[in-house]
Amino acid sequence: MSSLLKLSQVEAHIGQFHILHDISFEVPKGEVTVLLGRNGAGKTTTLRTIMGLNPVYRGSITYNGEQITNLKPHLIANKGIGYVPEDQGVFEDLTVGENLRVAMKREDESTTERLEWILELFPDLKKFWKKPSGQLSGGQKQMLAIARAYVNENDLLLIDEPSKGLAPIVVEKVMETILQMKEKTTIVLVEQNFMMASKIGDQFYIIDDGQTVHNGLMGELREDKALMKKYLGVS
Ligand SMILES: Nc1ncnc2c1ncn2[C@@H]1O[C@H](COP(=O)(O)OP(=O)(O)OP(=O)(O)O)[C@@H](O)[C@H]1O
Repeated sequence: MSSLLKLSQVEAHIGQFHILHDISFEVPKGEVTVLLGRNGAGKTTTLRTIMGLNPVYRGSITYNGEQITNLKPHLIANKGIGYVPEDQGVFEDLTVGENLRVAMKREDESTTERLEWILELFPDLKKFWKKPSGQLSGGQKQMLAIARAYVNENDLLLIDEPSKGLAPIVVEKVMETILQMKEKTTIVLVEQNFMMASKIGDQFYIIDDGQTVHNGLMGELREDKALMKKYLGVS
């Protein structure tokens, strides 16, 4: 299967700190690639670096075979990459409807179809359409953040820890949604909830201290207790 996204020996700094030392991975089209690793390993920085929110110091990032290294974030987004940040990035003063409208790059038939599809998955967003987003629950905000990225015709979604801070029942809902989105879009998922990661993911990469240190199929990782304990602290 061909790769949609490829990172080769990517290095990045935040201020004076060298955070990413050697990040290399490939994302096959139509699959979910999960980035795993302990707190502070560099997963969020990797996603931000792909989106151009953090400069690449060395190495390269290609998307659909085209160099996107150090392009401006809006140009990267316009190539069809959607980003759901860890802090969700919704505008709290805007209503649910306004948040979705602002996110839309176009208001054409395909966008409307995608909006209807996602509103069926998340009926709460329809119900609270006119409510300021700041008044939504954590789970509803996460759903809004995912809907904002999904509403545009993106070929790739980068989703950062969608289960963070959510009750188990809400995690189930978010997981079901991502499973349905998987039928339509390629996904890179950062996820600390191993149950969720292993249900959704096809392949995984482990990031440790700013380096990709291990990769394989999700099914293999479930069987490898020693690896999980070493890099993820899961036994
Ligand atoms: N603005 C910043 N200034 C300095 N260091 C930072 C900054 N943001 C992140 N870091 C450091 O970069 C490293 C990687 O952080 P990052 O958020 O990418 O890790 P992560 O794997 O996503 O972890 P988590 O699961 O805790 O979010 C950490 O050591 C963190 O302290």
